[in-house]
Amino acid sequence: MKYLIKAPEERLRASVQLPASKSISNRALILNALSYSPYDIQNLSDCDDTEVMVKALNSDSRDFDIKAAGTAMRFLTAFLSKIVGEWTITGTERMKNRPIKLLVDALNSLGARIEYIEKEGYPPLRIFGSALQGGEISLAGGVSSQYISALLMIAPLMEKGLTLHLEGNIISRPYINLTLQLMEQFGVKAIWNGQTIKILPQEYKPIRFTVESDWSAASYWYSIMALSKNAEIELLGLFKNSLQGDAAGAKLFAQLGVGTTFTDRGVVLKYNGNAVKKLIYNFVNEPDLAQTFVVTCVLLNIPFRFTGLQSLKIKETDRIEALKTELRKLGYLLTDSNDSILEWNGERCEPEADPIIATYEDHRMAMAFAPAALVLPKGLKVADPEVVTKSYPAYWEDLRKAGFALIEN
Ligand SMILES: O=C(O)C1=C[C@@H](OP(=O)(O)O)[C@@H](O)[C@H](O)C1
Ligand SMILES: C=C(OP(=O)(O)O)C(=O)O
Repeated sequence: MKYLIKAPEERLRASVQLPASKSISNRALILNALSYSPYDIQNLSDCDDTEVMVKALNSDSRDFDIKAAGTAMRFLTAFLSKIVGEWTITGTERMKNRPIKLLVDALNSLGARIEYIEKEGYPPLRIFGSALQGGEISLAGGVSSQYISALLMIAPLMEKGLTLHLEGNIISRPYINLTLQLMEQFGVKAIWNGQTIKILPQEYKPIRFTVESDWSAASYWYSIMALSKNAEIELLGLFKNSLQGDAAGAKLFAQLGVGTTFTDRGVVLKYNGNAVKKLIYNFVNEPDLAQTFVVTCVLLNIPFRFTGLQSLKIKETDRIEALKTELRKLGYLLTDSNDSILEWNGERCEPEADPIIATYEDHRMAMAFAPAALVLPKGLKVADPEVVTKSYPAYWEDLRKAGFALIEN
């Protein structure tokens, strides 16, 4: 299936109930389980990545399929390794190619027993769960913060606790902060000093917990604001003092001329036209915002140099390659270097006559490209639009409510 997306014919006005954060939802579910909480998490995300987590935690089965959810794969691998029994965990073909060796090695050295069912270093896994000794280990900080979050959440339940020395550059750091902040809300303290995080044996306390709206999802509406210029957009359920690192998107979009006003129910966006001539930014802390900014910048004709993109190659797809390939179809030539830098200096090529944007089973490819319909006279065609359910199932419905036409073909 594909959608031809057409811009609203009238001035775009939208008050959007954003989805709940999947990063917070999936942590809260693990912490709720570890605290033996009698309460249900409020405002859980209804996205695929959270659905697979809920299913796994409530299932009687010993075999779990977490589909494409990176957080579920990493968090459940750690969680199951400390629950007595034999478990298997698998996912989509792409998941079977997303590395997990660093986490498996770390868990095995802390007393777990995890084996590879197919390819060494990758899911699917067979996990023989038992009480974990814990202790002191080193782990590279530059591949995926999800390995670190996964270890931290089970750390207080290890016999000796955990002392984790992070080696080298630490990527996606706000996600580690998010894990520690949520653990603290559930009654567990950690000490983070330089490159070392220490967690003593402790018990989690059950609490009543409500998930906030998703700042990564908000970024697509900021892009719509930047490209339509005269829209009226309100995004509900976002907070200024958010636990989410992607709240940084609000400040960064100010550089593309979009202002943010916080109200008691979310944010109101305003276009003020004060955009920079070139955007230079290091996305090491907000990798999930990179696609939104790449697409928005080229369509605003703002050259950019984005660094810190090293984790993009091992996400839902190789996002650096996917962005280059799909933007070439629209007439933009991007260059990459060092597996971590993507740049556009204004260079163009002949656009395809009837381009169809491929989405590579990556929700963020679909969501980041859709706003392009606002500036392309014939609209934009997007293949496999249903991929958005990974994090934002109501995305297309919300665009429709805002006045976009979505024609199936
Ligand atoms: O912990 C999390 O909730 C996430 C961490 C990030 O992954 P990496 O740490 O692999 O960069 C991010 O890209 C992902 O969408 C969600
Ligand atoms: C990278 C992402 O998810 P995950 O790694 O959890 O699959 C994402 O949502 O952009």
